[in-house]
Amino acid sequence: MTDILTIQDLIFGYRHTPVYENATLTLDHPGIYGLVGPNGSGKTTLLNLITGLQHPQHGTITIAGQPNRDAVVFEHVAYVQDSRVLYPSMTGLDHLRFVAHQRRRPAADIDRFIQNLQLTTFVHRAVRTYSLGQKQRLLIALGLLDNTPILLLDEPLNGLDPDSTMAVRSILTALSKTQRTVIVSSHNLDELTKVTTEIIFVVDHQLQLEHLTKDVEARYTALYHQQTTITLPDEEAPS
Ligand SMILES: Nc1ncnc2c1ncn2[C@@H]1O[C@H](COP(=O)(O)OP(=O)(O)OP(=O)(O)O)[C@@H](O)[C@H]1O
Repeated sequence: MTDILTIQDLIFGYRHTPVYENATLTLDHPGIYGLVGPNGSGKTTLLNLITGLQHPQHGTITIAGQPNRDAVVFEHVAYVQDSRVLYPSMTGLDHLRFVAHQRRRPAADIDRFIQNLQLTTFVHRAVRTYSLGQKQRLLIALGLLDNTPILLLDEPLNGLDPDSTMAVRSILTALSKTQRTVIVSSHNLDELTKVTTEIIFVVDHQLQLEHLTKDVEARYTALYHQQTTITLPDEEAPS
């Protein structure tokens, strides 16, 4: 069977910052995959590389057996980035209608996602008036409306209140029962473990896929040696 995503010998870095050094990853079955790593480890860069928004200095990325430089690949992948991709003067509904038109989705799907992601109270307003969480909910709805076999979500839980977090959780749980593949980057380990046991860690410029049935937090600490002691100024010894 053709692998869903294959990354081979990926090398990528910014001018003074190496990000990936001969990284390799294979996803061979559909499902939800958490993408985890400390700030600045390269999660957004990876999603940009997969979708061809950035290009590796070396190595290959294939999606459903096709090199990701081939435009046809984007019929397979939807990418939910941060809210900078939204148009401030357009309403949420304008965005949803645009994507539905592009992807030939029925109008009923728009209504479904407006309900599921609780967009009703603001969907008719211009995006520039939205709060962070409202933009985030619209972005997720747009990604789902794409209805592609692969969905990439970059920190979708950012700024979401408990109700919206639960809504996203139930959507991811529903997606996990389909043949779709979702890569979701998040720092919310607790929430990730509610929807998946498959975690891609970004460690030492490499990608490491692990099947974790318990305690992702302990694994995170073991991988990244997170031990931070902060001394506040008024706790410092008087000089
Ligand atoms: N345009 C850029 N120019 C130079 N360096 C960059 C650029 N974009 C990202 N970087 C650097 O590349 C590294 C990886 O960044 P990236 O945004 O992929 O990390 P991340 O894991 O998504 O971080 P976070 O968890 O904070 O969102 C970081 O060290 C970052 O400072």
